[in-house]
Amino acid sequence: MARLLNDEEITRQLQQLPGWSRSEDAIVATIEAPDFPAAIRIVTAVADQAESMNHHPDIDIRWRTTHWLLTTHDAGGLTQLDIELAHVISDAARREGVQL
Ligand SMILES: C[C@H](O)[C@H](O)[C@H]1CNC2=NC(N)=NC(=O)C2=N1
Repeated sequence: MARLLNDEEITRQLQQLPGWSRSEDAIVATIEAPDFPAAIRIVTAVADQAESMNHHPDIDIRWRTTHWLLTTHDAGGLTQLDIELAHVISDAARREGVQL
């Protein structure tokens, strides 16, 4: 199982993740896509990579706005998998022209 990150590691790595912030034992971001199909393309792109990673985001989809929450449920907090998945999500958004 992935080990929990400490506060310093989380803070340092969030500096490379614009648009992401810490929320207790998770990191969160909101993505405003140009339209609903673009929002779903982002979700779909992430879904494929999350499945490959076997690490999955919590997603709230509301029209073109998606809210993302990442935490490692098995570990009870933040691990490097969450940081890696955040980069995957940010990259998928960027491919749709959305800069977090
Ligand atoms: C059995 C399966 O490997 C586990 O439940 C995986 C699936 N995806 C997961 N996703 C996330 N975010 N946290 C987990 O602990 C987790 N565990």
